[in-house]
Amino acid sequence: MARGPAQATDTGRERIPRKGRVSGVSGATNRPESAGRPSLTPPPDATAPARHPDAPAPGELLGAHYDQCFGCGEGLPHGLHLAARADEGVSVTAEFTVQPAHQGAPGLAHGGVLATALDETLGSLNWLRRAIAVTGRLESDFLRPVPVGSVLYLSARCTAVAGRKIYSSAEGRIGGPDGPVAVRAEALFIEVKLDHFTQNGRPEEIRAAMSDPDQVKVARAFEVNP
Ligand SMILES: CCCCCCCCCCCC(=O)SCCNC(=O)CCNC(=O)[C@H](O)C(C)(C)COP(=O)(O)OP(=O)(O)OC[C@H]1O[C@@H](n2cnc3c(N)ncnc32)[C@H](O)[C@@H]1OP(=O)(O)O
Repeated sequence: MARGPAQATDTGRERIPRKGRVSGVSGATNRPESAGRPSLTPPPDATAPARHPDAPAPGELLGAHYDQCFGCGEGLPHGLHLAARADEGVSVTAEFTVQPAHQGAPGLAHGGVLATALDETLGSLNWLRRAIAVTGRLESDFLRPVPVGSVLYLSARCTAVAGRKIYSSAEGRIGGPDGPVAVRAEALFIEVKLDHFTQNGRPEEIRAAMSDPDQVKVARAFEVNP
C-alpha cells in the first residue's frame, strides 16, 4: 500500500500519514487522526490556573462526580471508587485501593487501571476551576509494580492554562502518602461545552443525569458551573 512521506513529530518519532484520513477538520467526533501531538509543556503565554471562589476547602472530599463513573462512581461494583480531596490552590489528593478485579498480571494492578486512576485524579482538578474539560492527552510512566491490596496515594495539580488547554501533572505513591512513586502522568485537558456530552453521549444516560433533582449532582456530572 502506498504511504505518504514520514513526518517528524514533537516526540522525535516518525509519524506515517495513513491514506484516507481527514485533514484540517476538528471536532469532538472527527478530530483528524493525523493531527500532531502538541507538547505537554505550556506555551509562554500560558497563565497560572485560578481556583474558583466556591471550590471545596482544602481537605474536603470532592465525592463522586457521577455515580456511574468507572473512576469515582459509587454505582459500579468493579470501579475504582477513587476518593479525591481538594488541596491547596488547584491541586487534589486521592486514594484508590487496588482490588482483585483490577489485576493485569497475577497479584498486580493492570497498567490501564493505574492510568485510569491518574486520569480520574487529574480530571477532578477541573471541579476546583469549575471548568468542563476532557482528557486530550495523557502520558504515563509506570515506575514500580503495584500489588493488589495496595492503596495508591495520588496527588495532582494544575500547572497552567492556555485558552482551552489545561496542563496538569499527577503521581501515585505506594506504602503511604510519602512512599515511593509508582506511577506518574502529565496531561493536557481540553475545555469543552456541555454539548460535548449531550451530542456525543448515549441519550439514556444523558437524560437520566440531566433529570436528577439535585442540581449540584447534575453540575458535577458534567463538571459545570451550577
Ligand atoms: C458524563 C461525563 C462527565 C465528564 C466530566 C469530566 C470527568 C473527568 C473524567 C476523566 C477524564 C476522561 O476520561 S475524559 C474522556 C476521554 N477523552 C475524550 O473522550 C476526548 C475525546 N476527544 C475529543 O472529543 C476532541 O478531540 C476534543 C474535545 C479533546 C478536542 O476537539 P475540539 O473541541 O474540536 O478542539 P480542537 O480544535 O481539535 O483542539 C483545541 C486545542 O486543543 C489541542 N488538542 C486537542 N486535542 C488534543 C490532543 N488529543 N492532544 C493534544 N492537543 C490537543 C489542539 O491542538 C488545539 O490547540 P490550539 O490549536 O488551540 O493550540
